[in-house]
Amino acid sequence: MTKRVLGIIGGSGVYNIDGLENPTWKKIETPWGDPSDALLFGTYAGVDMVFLPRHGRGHVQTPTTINYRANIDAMKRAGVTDLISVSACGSLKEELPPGTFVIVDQFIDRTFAREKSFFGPGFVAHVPMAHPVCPALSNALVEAAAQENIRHAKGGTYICMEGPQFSTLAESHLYRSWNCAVIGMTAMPEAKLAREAELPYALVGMVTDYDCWHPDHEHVTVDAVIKVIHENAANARKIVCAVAERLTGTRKPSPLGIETVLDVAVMTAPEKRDPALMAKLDAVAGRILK
Ligand SMILES: CSC[C@H]1O[C@H](OP(=O)(O)O)[C@H](O)[C@@H]1O
Ligand SMILES: Nc1ncnc2[nH]cnc12
Repeated sequence: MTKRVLGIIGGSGVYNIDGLENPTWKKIETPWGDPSDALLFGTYAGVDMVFLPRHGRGHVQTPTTINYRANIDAMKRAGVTDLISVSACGSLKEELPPGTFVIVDQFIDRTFAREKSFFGPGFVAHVPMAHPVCPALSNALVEAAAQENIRHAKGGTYICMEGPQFSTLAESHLYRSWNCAVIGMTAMPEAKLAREAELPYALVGMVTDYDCWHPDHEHVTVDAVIKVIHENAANARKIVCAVAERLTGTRKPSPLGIETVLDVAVMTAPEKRDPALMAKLDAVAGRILK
């Protein structure tokens, strides 16, 4: 049975995790370039944890320039078995006010300027994304939020825009008409790459604003987002700690078979595979390339 290593990717305002035992920042090299920052290794409640600030400490990378492939590869190389993403997002529904934690279960990807796959010419693979999050990890997040009395919503669609500008009013109304719950700029291609790397993934969106559609609320600004993030920092920390406490004990495989998704995904004939690309896939697809 694999030992659990819980990965956490923190978004805007979440550049560190306090309270880890034996915290150590380590730089990890990947064949895809540099991750956003070094990774923070430590343990909490007996669970091995690895943390990465998505934009880097000091918030250096934009949603577009984040090297999502390097970030996911580095997590995989660090031995992460389960990945939780923490992200600020705007609300597209009246009933999800700022301060709500949304445990997302679907995504719409509207990004267009990012590398979205580890695979390519010489190693073509198609992984299923119908159910993009791990139900077991998402349930752990829901239970953790309930235990900590944090206002939360189970499920909801996250629309990922390219940014870095916020949406126009017409776009915000359009996404509401699509029944999206929250909007952000960073969950994609992160969630897709996690699936390609056979990593169970779940996302908790911290609602910071009502984007720009709400007639009774100011349209979103960075100031407002940062203010709400600071107000919610304690809850973000509580949810991460409570989820780690729920994930002690023997790790069960994801109910969706995410850890073996590449068994039925690869198209390229063995004799046509590109050795250079396969070498780069040593961490992501190492299980099937051995
Ligand atoms: C500072 S608001 C825009 C910023 O926040 C959201 O997500 P994350 O927490 O991952 O940084 C959004 O996607 C933008 O990156
Ligand atoms: N309204 C919004 N749109 C996109 N990303 C966000 N992150 C936080 N609030 C956001």
